[in-house]
Amino acid sequence: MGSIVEDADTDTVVYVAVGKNAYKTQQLLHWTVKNFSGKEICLLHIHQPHSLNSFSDRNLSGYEPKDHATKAFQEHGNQTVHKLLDQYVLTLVPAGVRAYKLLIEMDDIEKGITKAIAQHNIRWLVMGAAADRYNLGEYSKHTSDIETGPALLVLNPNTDAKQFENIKSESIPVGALKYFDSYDMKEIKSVSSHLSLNSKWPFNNVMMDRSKLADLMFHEDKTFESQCAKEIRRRKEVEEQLAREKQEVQKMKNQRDEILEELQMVQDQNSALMNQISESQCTETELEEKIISAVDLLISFREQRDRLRIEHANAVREVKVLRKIGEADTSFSYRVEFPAFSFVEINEATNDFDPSWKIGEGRYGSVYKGQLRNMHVAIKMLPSYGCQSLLEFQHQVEVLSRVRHPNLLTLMGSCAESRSLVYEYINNGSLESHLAHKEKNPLPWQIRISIATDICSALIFLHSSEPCIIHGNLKPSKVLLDANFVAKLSDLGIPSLVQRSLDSADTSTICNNPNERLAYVDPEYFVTGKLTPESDVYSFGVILLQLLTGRPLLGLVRDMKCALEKENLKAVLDSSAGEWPFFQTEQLAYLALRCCEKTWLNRPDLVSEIWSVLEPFKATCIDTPPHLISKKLRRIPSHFVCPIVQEVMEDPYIAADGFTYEEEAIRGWLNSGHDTSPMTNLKLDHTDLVPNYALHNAILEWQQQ
Ligand SMILES: Nc1ncnc2c1ncn2[C@@H]1O[C@H](COP(=O)(O)OP(=O)(O)OP(=O)(O)O)[C@@H](O)[C@H]1O
Repeated sequence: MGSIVEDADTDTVVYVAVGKNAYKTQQLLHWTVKNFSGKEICLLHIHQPHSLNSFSDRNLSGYEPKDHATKAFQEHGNQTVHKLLDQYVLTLVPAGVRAYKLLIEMDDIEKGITKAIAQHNIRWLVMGAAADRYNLGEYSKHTSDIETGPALLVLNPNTDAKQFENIKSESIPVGALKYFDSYDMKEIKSVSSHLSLNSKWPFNNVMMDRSKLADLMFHEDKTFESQCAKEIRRRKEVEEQLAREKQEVQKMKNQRDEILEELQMVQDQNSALMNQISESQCTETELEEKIISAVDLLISFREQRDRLRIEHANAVREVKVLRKIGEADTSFSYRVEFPAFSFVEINEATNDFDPSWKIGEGRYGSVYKGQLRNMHVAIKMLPSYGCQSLLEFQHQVEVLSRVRHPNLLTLMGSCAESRSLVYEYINNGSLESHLAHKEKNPLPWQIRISIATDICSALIFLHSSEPCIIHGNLKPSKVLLDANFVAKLSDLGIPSLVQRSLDSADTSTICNNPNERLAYVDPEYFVTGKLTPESDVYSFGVILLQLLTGRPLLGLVRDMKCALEKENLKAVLDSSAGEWPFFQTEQLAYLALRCCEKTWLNRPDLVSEIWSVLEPFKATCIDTPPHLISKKLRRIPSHFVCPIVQEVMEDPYIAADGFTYEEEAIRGWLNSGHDTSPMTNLKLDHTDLVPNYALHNAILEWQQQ
């Protein structure tokens, strides 16, 4: 509590130490006003803030006050003291005295007074009759016997003696008070009687009876106590309320924590579900891809199956035909079923053997392209000087015409007169021209594998025929490629149509490069003079090496062996074919080397060893996405191609022979007087045509890829 007299002039201020006893205080003030007229009065009160002992003293049911209760109590005490001091100040107003309050908080009253004296430089201090109870240090040395009357402590050693005397003589009733000079602290006069205030004092009429006052004080104490108890009760209630609310808050916090935990769990579950969803989406995509590839595979299997069915049907028919032929007169059947062309027709077809229509020349004659009976044909003119008799020729040709396979060049007819053979025209060059890069685009590895498979398929067919047919002159120039890069072996059986003497004597004269031709010939043939199925395997091995490497024949086998030994196959592979699948290519390279073994016994079997490697290899080529193969080089499924015009069919129709043809082409064939199958040359049961919708749809689908 701060002082309100700090700026006051210490000489004009009289300090009056007041307690809580109103009665005593009134007496003291009354005295002071009377004896210090004209001076200002400062009410000094030492407030004991920690007098909580009074609580326990008052026996408040063992209540242990808490901090806030203590504070409240102190606050209340402070307010009460201020109120009391204010009342004291008010009692001085009628007397026209200017009064102040000085409240000092101190547990010890003596120390409080001493502190006030020192801090405020107090010169005049009036204390009650009990002043001597307090040990004011030096100030109280001579006050021990003062019992009843007010005491004036003159504390300033510089107090004017005259002024002091004036006060003493004029204002202070003799015998009522005791004076102290703080300078010499000498007792001036002892107070022997109990203070009885002068009846002339104006305060007398407001003074109460002592007992009344005591009652009043007691009552006030009681009120204070009940207020305290009330306050404590209220506090207790508030605390209980607070505790309840605290519990409620705690409960809500717990609930919130539970909800948060649940939320976390839900979030975890959510993220786990999201993971599951993305995983299942991945799986779904994978499965979709698998389904697509399975469907593709199924389509290719169906295509294969269809092709095989056709082949099977062909084979069955051929067997029947051959049986019939075997039973019937050969010359008769030839005349009936195998087209024979006149020399005039051949002449017309080749535009009088126009040199610009000549497409090649080999040991066994020249080859012209031509247009015969609305068909594109290649006509091979055999050397007349080396040929057999007419009958022999006709018989041989007829036998050859029965040998049909999708990978064998179809013999469409002959002209016995001019000893010429009429073949289907293959418009995409030979394997030789492709490997020599005479064509625009290098063959991709997928096409090369397909070509190898085609050759192998044709050889298996020939070798398994009854009797076994040996090609005997297999080399890249004999492998013709149609528009769909389907390989067709040409020149089957030609040597048998030409005199043997010529065959063995020709090499240096007709062949451009005899060494190259010999590179494909089985080494055992030079020893035994005999061609065997393994001779074809040898030639096939050399072609295989050329397909893999695209290298010249010279040192080909040696280079491949070396590369495989050094595990550096890539160095010899033809990189223009694209990225070869390593494992299968390596397998094939080993196989090719085995085919090229000098001893036929060491060569692999066509079916069990070569086909079993090539066939699955080819399947992977089919799996290769079409967009990875240049459109120009894309393999067209062979059954999409019309056997007559060799183009993808737009309106496929099934004829009585079971084969499907382009409608326009087959109608043209039938309308030009034919009643035989263009494929088998057998007589057709009828000439009705049925649209092949399934194939039509398959072609459309394939074209949209
Ligand atoms: N049906 C055909 N369609 C298109 N071109 C063909 C056909 N038959 C042969 N040829 C072409 O004629 C060329 C000559 O073929 P041919 O079979 O007469 O001789 P070769 O194979 O080059 O050599 P050789 O017969 O002396 O071993 C072939 O390289 C080929 O380009």
